Order: sequence, then structure tokens, then C-alpha cells
Amino acid sequence: MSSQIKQVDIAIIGTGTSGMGAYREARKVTDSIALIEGGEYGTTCARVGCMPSKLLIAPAEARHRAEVYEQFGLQGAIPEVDGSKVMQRVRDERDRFVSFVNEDVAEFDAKHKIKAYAKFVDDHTLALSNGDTIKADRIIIATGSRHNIPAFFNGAEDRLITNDDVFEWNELPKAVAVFGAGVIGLELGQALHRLGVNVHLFGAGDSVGPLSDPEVKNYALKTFKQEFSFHSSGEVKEIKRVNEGVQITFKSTPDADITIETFDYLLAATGRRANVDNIGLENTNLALDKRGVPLYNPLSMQCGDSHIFIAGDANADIPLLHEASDEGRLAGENAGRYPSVYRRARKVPLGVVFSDPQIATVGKSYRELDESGVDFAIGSVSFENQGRSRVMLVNKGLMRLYGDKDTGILLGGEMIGPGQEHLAHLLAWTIQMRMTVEDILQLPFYHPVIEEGLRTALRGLLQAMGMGPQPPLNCIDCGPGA
Ligand SMILES: Cc1cc2nc3c(=O)[nH]c(=O)nc-3n(C[C@H](O)[C@H](O)[C@H](O)COP(=O)(O)OP(=O)(O)OC[C@H]3O[C@@H](n4cnc5c(N)ncnc54)[C@H](O)[C@@H]3O)c2cc1C
Ligand SMILES: NC(=O)c1ccc[n+]([C@@H]2O[C@H](COP(=O)([O-])OP(=O)(O)OC[C@H]3O[C@@H](n4cnc5c(N)ncnc54)[C@H](O)[C@@H]3O)[C@@H](O)[C@H]2O)c1
Repeated sequence: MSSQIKQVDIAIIGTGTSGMGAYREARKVTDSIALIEGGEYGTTCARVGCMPSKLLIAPAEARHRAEVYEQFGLQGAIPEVDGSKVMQRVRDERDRFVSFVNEDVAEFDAKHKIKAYAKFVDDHTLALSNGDTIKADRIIIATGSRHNIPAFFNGAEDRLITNDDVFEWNELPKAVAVFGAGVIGLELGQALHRLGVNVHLFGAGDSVGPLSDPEVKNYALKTFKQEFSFHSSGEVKEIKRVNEGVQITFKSTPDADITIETFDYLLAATGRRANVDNIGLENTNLALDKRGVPLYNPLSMQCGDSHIFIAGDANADIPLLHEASDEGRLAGENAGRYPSVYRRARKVPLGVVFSDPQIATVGKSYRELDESGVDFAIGSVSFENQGRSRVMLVNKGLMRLYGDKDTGILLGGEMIGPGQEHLAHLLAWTIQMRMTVEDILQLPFYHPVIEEGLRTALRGLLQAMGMGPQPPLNCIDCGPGA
């Protein structure tokens, strides 16, 4: 068949979370849409991201939990890990989640959907990998991101893998070297370790997840190092494919002796890069930043004052699912109303790492505040003696909250500890409502709950801002171990 040229009001490049959100909004104002997908439908989140990673973490946590039962006085064997069944469930449930996304895509109008990779030829024209051409009044870039793998890892040859490969395993391997102590490395590395895989986690510069608060970061480093081999500031000398797998020659710390270990795989979790380097942006008039990402307004998703919008991981700013979804809808809404574009306030930053203990960041980070010159105070709580946490034997963690000394408003926090996915939401909601620490302390706190630890940090913060008394040492009136 000869190649075709199609004219549409709105073209959306990418049918992941942000592209689908954009489509739903665009669909409200026009029936002239090209929704383009080069890879598989199903979204990164459901296929190889949020969902399969949490499916792997769940059995790992269940097994690990059994190890503390003895401390409760409960005797009995710790369950054996059946790697094949664990991975079967990961894949089955993953497929179920993907099927829900695919059902949604199937509902989209067939005449809008195009299976091909798109590339800009000029500001209004896209060349498709199937030979066709799309001419569009407005265009949304929603192309997501991909793994960023240092060339140094190529020594692992066919044993170099990413998270995409992990979720296809039929069995658990014996040993894996995980590179990158960011979000993916921590989540997958710890889960594999807890499922009986010999894991070594190789970090860089003592960084751990998204943490910037030195005290919380040090607590996290100490905690994870107590559990598994974590070389947070190691030096890797050589990565070599050998008969048995991948041989890694490294120093665990700059002063340590050389160690040589062999692993089945090298799992690269060293960050992701936006899919904007391969879509012909050089053929457009868009101004790019030094990473090659178009300059855009994060309140409208508009690139400059052009008819092009960018959403989700593609803009490399906040590569998280809920942000991709919000950004996609905003880009779709504004592409629909262009040239009259609206700005929308963004939600308070919120990030959760599903490690154990969980790590969370909310609002302004320690680094941002430190560099901004804002006069801020810090309140903290250790979860080691927190009542409910001790009862449940989950008493590990440290939370640090930041407040504005002039206004008493809660600004943000960084934390590691039990149930932080929930505490972080409470904090994000109160920050978004611009509540003062004093007002938050008027809200109800039950007893005995982990939220009482949050209250201790808030009380300390109120005092540190010079706006409240020294919190009582053991606060017996508010419940023992609060
Ligand atoms: C292992 C892992 C775990 C994660 N866990 C979490 C989590 O727990 N919580 C959380 O909030 N976030 C998590 N994330 C991040 C989250 O998955 C992403 O932020 C989100 O999926 C991004 O959505 P998106 O729409 O920008 O991109 P995607 O869903 O990747 O969609 C982009 C689409 O564009 C297509 N495409 C690319 N280039 C072209 C082209 N030229 N032409 C046509 N189509 C193209 C791609 O094939 C893809 O389908 C995780 C990510 C990973 C990798
Ligand atoms: N729970 C969640 O919300 C969740 C889970 C997984 C992924 N994600 C998203 O996916 C994105 C990508 O995750 P990621 O973990 O790949 O990236 P990341 O940016 O979180 O971490 C990458 C880490 O790799 C380290 N690194 C880089 N080069 C290295 C090298 N040569 N050797 C050792 N370490 C090296 C960096 O210092 C950094 O700590 C995250 O930013 C996050 O937005 C979110």
C-alpha cells in the first residue's frame, strides 16, 4: 500500500499513562486525533514498572516478616521460596494489570489509533515508521523514558539486564549484582535479597534513593548495609563475562581490598533518560535544554509559546506515575484549547520508595531548602522507640520535617520508617492546604498508632520554630511510646 498523509487537529506521540490521559482530554474537544504508539500498549507502569516491581516486593516482604516471628515468641519454619511460583504470580498479576490498560485502549476509537514510531519532520509534520505522514495542528510529546546504561556495563555482555528482564524470569537466579542505589535498585535489590538471591548493591557517592537530608540518608545507608551487601561508595575496577556469569572486580570502599565476585546477572538500575533524543526535535524550532529536552512550562506543559506540549517522563522532570497522569491530562486539555492555554497549579511533590523500611519525600527537600536560603527549622522523630512501631516489631526509622520559621507553615520532609507511604500522604495533603504546624497539631491523633510518631516530629518542629513549648519527654498523657 502506498504511503498516506493524514491531517489531524491533535497528534499524541506515545500511548502510555500520559498519552492516554492526553487523549481523553483531547477527545472532549475534537474527533480529529492521531494517537500514536510505537511499542506495546499497556504502559510502562503496568508492564515493567510500578506494578510488577510491587508484585515482586510483596512476597519478599512476607517471607522477611516470617523471620521476626520468633521475636514474638512464635516458633516454626520460615517458608521456603519457590522461585518459579513467585515469578509465575508476578507475571500473572502483571498480565492482569496490563489487560485492564489494554481494555481501555481497545475502547478508544479505532480510527484514532496508529501503531508506528513517530519522528518530527518539521513543527507540524510527523514521519511514521510505517511510511505514512501525519500533519497536525497541535502535537503532544508523551514518549516516556528508557534505561540509561553506562557503556562500562557492556563487559557483562548477554548477562547485562534491566528491570524489564527481571519480570520475565521463570526462576530466581542465585546471584545478582545490582548497579544503582536509586529507587529501582533499592526496591528490586532488597526484594531479590529477601527472596534468597545473593545480591550485591553497587551505589555511587553514598547516595541512597531520593534522600538529600544527611541524617536520614545516613540512617538509610546504615539500615540497608546491615541487611545486605551494599557498596554505597565502592569502586568497580572491572566487569567481565566469564563462563559462570559476570565477574566483578571491585573495592567495597575506596580504602578496602580488592574483591572478586561472580554473579548470574548485572542488573542496571542507573537511572532513566527521556525519549526525546530520537524523535527528530532537531527538525523543529523548539528550544532545548542541555539534556535535549524542550523548554516547557510545567504549569501548562506548553513548549515555549508553540503548539507543541510535553508530558510525563518525556520531560524528565518528575518521572512518577501520578505526575505523568496529571501532566498528560493538562497537555491534552491545553492542546485542545490552544492557542488560549491555561496554567494549572501543580500538586505538592510526593515520592515513595517501597523498600523496607519505606523511604518517602514530601514537599520541599532538605537540599532545596538548604540551597534556597529560606530560614527553616527541623523537627524529627526516631521510630526506634515509637510505641506502635515497637509493638509491631517495625521500629526502625527516622523522620525529619521542615517548617518555615517566619510563617509556621510546614514545608516538607524526608523520612525512612514504617508505614511512610501513608504518613507521606497525610503530610502532602496538609502541605498542599498550606497548613501551619500548629494547625496540624490540632487534628486528631489516635492511640496507639504510628501517626503518633509524626505528631512527635511536628511538636519538635513547633518548638524548633520558636512557636511552641519543649515537647514532654515521654508524653504519658498522650499515650506511652507516642
Ligand atoms: C521499575 C519501575 C518501577 C516504577 N515504579 C513506580 C512506582 O512505584 N510509582 C510511580 O509513581 N512511578 C513508578 N515508576 C515510574 C512510572 O512508571 C513512570 O513515571 C510512568 O510510567 C511514565 O509514564 P509515561 O506516560 O511518561 O511513559 P510510558 O508509560 O513509558 O509511555 C510512553 C510510550 O511512548 C511510546 N513511544 C516512545 N517513543 C515513541 C515514538 N517515537 N513514537 C511512538 N510511540 C513512542 C512508548 O512505546 C511508550 O508506550 C516506575 C518505573 C520503573 C521503570
Ligand atoms: N517507588 C517509585 O515511585 C519508583 C520505583 C521505581 C522507579 N521509579 C521512577 O523511575 C525512575 C528511575 O529509577 P532509577 O532507580 O533507575 O533512577 P534513580 O535516578 O532513582 O537512581 C539511579 C541511581 O544510580 C546511581 N548510579 C548512576 N550511575 C551509576 C554507576 N555507574 N554505578 C553505580 N550507581 C550509579 C545514581 O547515583 C542513582 O543513585 C526514578 O527516578 C523514579 O522516578 C519510581
